[in-house]
Amino acid sequence: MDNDKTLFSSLKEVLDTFKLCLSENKEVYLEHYVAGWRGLVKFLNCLGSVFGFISKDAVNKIKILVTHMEGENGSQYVTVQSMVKYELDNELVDLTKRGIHPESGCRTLLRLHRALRWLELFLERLRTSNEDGKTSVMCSESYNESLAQHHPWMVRKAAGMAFCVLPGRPAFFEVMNVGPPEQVVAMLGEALPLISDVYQITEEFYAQHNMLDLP
Ligand SMILES: CCCCCCCC/C=C\CCCCCCCC(=O)N[C@@H](COP(=O)(O)O)[C@H](O)/C=C/CCCCCCCCCCCCC
Repeated sequence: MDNDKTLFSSLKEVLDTFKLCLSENKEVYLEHYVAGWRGLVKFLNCLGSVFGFISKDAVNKIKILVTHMEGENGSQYVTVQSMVKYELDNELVDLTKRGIHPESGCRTLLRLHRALRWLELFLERLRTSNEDGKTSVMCSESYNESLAQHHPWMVRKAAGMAFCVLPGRPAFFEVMNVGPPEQVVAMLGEALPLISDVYQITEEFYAQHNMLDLP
């Protein structure tokens, strides 16, 4: 990711990546999931250096997943489902407290998965907002309803401060580079059900394996 010098083009292209995430039998492809997050991080970087600590954490997690995907057992890391099965069968996941597998694919993906819920809530608020809507408020409400519940006080505080510098809705839409506001709203309406599907399928799979609280 540090070597990824390609520039952010349009949020539509990024969100379209999530369309490719689901296989016919509703498995979640890691390659496209990771590509979606890469694009989102590029977008985040356009919003200013104040988001650097968030972007850095996301990049680290993407790198961990890519290392697994490109490693000698890469064939086990094609979908979320195959990764979970492989890591559980081979006892490669710390299930109750952090131990010898601090960088398992399962715990790393869980962090991004929780962030995907934040994204879903934020995009829905953005979609239904009016032109005076404050992105900082939408962002922090979505964060409080999702990710914040998993973050310590210091992280919540730093995130809250960063949200304050988010641009207003019109400038935010400009950075998204999708077109006029009606087009942005339509694009969000198309992207949201796909993101929601990816989130729900992952959530149910993690729940079935009692993995929603991995340390
Ligand atoms: C049209 C709207 C498009 C919005 C596009 C948003 C782009 C966002 C891009 C990336 C989001 C970052 C994802 C953050 C992953 C966070 C994972 C996490 O929870 N990490 C914490 C726990 O990790 P471990 O210690 O257990 O390994 C870690 O402590 C986190 C540190 C950084 C703070 C994370 C704050 C997350 C706030 C998410 C909102 C991003 C603000 C975007 C503003 C538009």
